[in-house]
Amino acid sequence: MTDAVRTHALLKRYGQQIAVAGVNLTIPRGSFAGLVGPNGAGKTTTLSMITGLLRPDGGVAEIDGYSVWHDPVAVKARIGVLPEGLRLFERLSGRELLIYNGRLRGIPKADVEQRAAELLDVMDLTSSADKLVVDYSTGMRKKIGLAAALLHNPSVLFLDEPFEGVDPVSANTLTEVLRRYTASGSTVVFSSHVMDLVERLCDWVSVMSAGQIVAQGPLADVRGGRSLNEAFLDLVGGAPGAGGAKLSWLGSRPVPPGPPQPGPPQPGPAPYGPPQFGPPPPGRPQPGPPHPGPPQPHPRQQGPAGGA
Ligand SMILES: Nc1ncnc2c1ncn2[C@@H]1O[C@H](COP(=O)(O)OP(=O)(O)OP(=O)(O)O)[C@@H](O)[C@H]1O
Repeated sequence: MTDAVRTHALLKRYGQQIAVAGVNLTIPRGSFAGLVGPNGAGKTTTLSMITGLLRPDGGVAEIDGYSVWHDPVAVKARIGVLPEGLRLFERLSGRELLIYNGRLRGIPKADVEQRAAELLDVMDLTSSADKLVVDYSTGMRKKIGLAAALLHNPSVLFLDEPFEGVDPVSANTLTEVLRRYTASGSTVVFSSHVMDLVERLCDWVSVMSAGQIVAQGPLADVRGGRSLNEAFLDLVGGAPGAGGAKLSWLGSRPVPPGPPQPGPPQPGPAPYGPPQFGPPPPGRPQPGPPHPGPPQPHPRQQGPAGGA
């Protein structure tokens, strides 16, 4: 059976920098696949090339056996995409957005309306269906974006950081929708930094580092008896504790001596008082300088206070 996604030697350069350095990605059909990697590993660039949003400098990408760059119409009919930095038609309501997307996909009006209503219901957006998308919260935007990506029932769904900025309740809704989707034989590919989430959801994992795939396969094989987080740190070279080794100054500030203590009041003009213009007129009772009282010990010179 053909894989849902297959790339060979996929390459992307930005000037001198090689962002994606010959990626061979394989994702079997029906997988719930996680694409993980540290910041800047090349995940978004790879997903953008596979979904036809960015032209590769080399290599091939295929969806269900169709070449992304030679057969774009066949590919676009088969994929749904929730990209990073999702841009939506802000001045449409959620319902209008779904109907517009469905009509662009050539789905008959009655079917689109029915699917849109069902998706709004499943995403818990029915009460906001007629609100403008510009007024949606981050989580609502993710949900309407996912609904739009699912509307034409694609066979492969690509999601870039779908759970970012989404509250646990909405994340649970998204998870249920995606599980139902893969249970019917469709494929989800999503990128994430959250290893717990990938471990919980995915049955297939591809690990990217510095523009290359450094491990890929069934979750259990990639984990190799460790947690996915440990496996990830081993694979991408993140030594535990390395992040603090060079920051010896951080948090090591000496205990400040505390605010200066006012000494006994001194006779004479108050330092910030009104300016004094010579002696006051005679005959008027003058307040004497306040009695300084016995000298007070400085708090720090008092007896032991139970600590340094
Ligand atoms: N348009 C661009 N112009 C120049 N460099 C870019 C561009 N897009 C990405 N890059 C570089 O390519 C590399 C890979 O970036 P990419 O966004 O694909 O990584 P990522 O794995 O998705 O990172 P993150 O997890 O932080 O989102 C990075 O070094 C990035 O700076």
